[in-house]
Amino acid sequence: MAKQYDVLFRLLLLGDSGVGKTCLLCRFTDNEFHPSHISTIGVDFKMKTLMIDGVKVRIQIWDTAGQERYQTITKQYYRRAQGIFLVYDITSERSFQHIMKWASDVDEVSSNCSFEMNRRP
Ligand SMILES: Nc1nc2c(ncn2[C@@H]2O[C@H](COP(=O)(O)OP(=O)(O)OP(=O)(O)O)[C@@H](O)[C@H]2O)c(=O)[nH]1
Repeated sequence: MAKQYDVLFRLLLLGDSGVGKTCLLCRFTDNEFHPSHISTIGVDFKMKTLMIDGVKVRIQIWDTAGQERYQTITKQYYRRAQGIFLVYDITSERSFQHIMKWASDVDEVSSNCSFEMNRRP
């Protein structure tokens, strides 16, 4: 059986409830947009496989609930992620201000990025 992927990346979406995390993910993985807002419960995920420079890259994206009541669950996923997207709604200043809070929550549980030295400008 053909190998399903060469490399796996686990990424995470974080941000206030209703900023569009699930929509962003659906657009990326399935190129779809669903206008209704059905709040994510806990954590959900989707995957996409891309060919990049001849390498089969599987991207697993975890979509977290923005609602405060799920944060005990969602925080357990921060450490396992190799990259985190902090998402805000461009029409909501409040959701933008909260980005600092999301970032400090991530800092609390994560160690330094091991790819720091290899980052491209
Ligand atoms: N106008 C507009 N609306 C959007 C866009 N992206 C998402 N929405 C709307 O924003 C609402 C919330 O989107 P979701 O993707 O469910 O939000 P979420 O961040 O996943 O919310 P939680 O699961 O509660 O954390 C939905 O009603 C979407 O239709 C966008 O780019 N433009």
